[in-house]
Order: sequence, then structure tokens, then C-alpha cells
Amino acid sequence: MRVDVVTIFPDYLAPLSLSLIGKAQATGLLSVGVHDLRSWTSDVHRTVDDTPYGGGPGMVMRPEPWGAALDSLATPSSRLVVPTPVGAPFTQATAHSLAAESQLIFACGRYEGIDQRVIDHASSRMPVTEVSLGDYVLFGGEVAVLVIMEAVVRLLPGVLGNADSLAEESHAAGLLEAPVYTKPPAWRELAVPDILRSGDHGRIARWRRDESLRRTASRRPDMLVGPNAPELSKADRAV
Ligand SMILES: Nc1ncccc1[N+](=O)[O-]
Repeated sequence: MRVDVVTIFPDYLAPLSLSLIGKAQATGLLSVGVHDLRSWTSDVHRTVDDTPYGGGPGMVMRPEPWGAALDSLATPSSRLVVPTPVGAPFTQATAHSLAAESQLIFACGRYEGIDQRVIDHASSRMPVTEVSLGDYVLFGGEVAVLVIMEAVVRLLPGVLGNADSLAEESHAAGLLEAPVYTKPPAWRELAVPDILRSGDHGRIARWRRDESLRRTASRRPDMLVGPNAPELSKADRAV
């Protein structure tokens, strides 16, 4: 997968070269380019923003540098991802969808946002996905790109040593994951549930499913209703 990130704060994206993402780059699973939007300005002050038409506080990112940046980075297989508070919720399903792409371009907005015509023009020549990480406002899209990249890259084949963990993890099966334990068997008078040390894999699977259902019902009841709700067996309903 090829990923290009356009930002006025390239240093913010330095963590992309660390740990698993760095390893994915080193093994050729992923190549990442981080680009300073100001490279595509043409004035001496390298201006990227201006006052909003219609008045209002703050500044808006000018379309010209963005247009030039996308002109030089886009390929026929590009998908443009714009992290923004006005985007659709970013979910594990979005992460899977992005992980299936061969080339992603991330546009990191700052200030009050990017001139809408940048999105509209880009939409005429590539798929554009505006995503939000949550109902709060960050200074810009850079931190959101780090989150999205982590969620997407770990889904790429070969990045995670044990692909099985993808199947079991939270939000993969539509439920929150059951609690996890490791040695020692007792710690500060707290014991590991006996079932997990029984060696009875059938009953362990049932216990984990029950704990997932209980945890999801109490913390995220919204995940148990609606189109993405998981299929519940008769045993599930008894929980
Ligand atoms: N919440 C956000 N605030 C600013 C930029 C991007 C954002 N987001 O969620 O992707």
C-alpha cells in the first residue's frame, strides 16, 4: 500500500516511522510519503490560508496549494481521506475498507478547514472519504491520520504476527472483547477466573462469549442493535 500525507506540520507524522508501521515500511508492505503543503505554494510567504468568505472567525485553507498537491500526488487508484469533525464516523469497517485500497492520500486540514471546492474537485476524479474520529474538535487532521493509519496498517496481511488476534479483537465480531489475564494465577488477592485455567476450550470459548456479551450490553448497547448487530445464538440470548 502507498500512503501520502499532505500537512503543514510534517513533523507531526514522525511516529509513522516507528514500531509496526515502521516495520511495515521496512518490509515493503507499506510505503509512506509525508509532504509539506507549503511545497505547493508559489508566493514568497508560502501562504496556505486566508479569511473566510461570508465572514466569521478564523482562517480557511486556500484551494490552490491543495489542488496542486493533489495534482502531483493522485494516481488512478488514489482514494482521498480527509479527517474532519464533519466527516462520517470512522469505524473498524472503515478501517477494513481503507486497508483494501492500493493508494491512500490523507489531507490534513487545519484552521477552520479546507475550502470546500478542494473536496468537490477531488470528488470529480477520485473517491473521497471524509471521516471523523469522534464528536470533538482537534487542532487539525494530523493526529487523526496517526490513529487511522494505526487502525488500517495493522489489518494489512503480514503486519501482525498472529492474524488470529484480528478475528478475536473488539469490534471484529461486533462485540467488545472479553477480559484478558496472564500469570501469576493470583495477584494482590485477585485470582484468574478458574475456567480460564481449566483447559476446557469449549467452556472457555463460551465464558469469553458470555463476558463479551455482558460487557457490550453494559458499555455499548448500541452495538447490539441496528444493521451491524452480531447474530446472537440461543446460548447468547440466555446471557
Ligand atoms: N475531530 C476532528 N477535529 C479536527 C480534525 C479532524 C477530526 N477528526 O475527528 O478526524
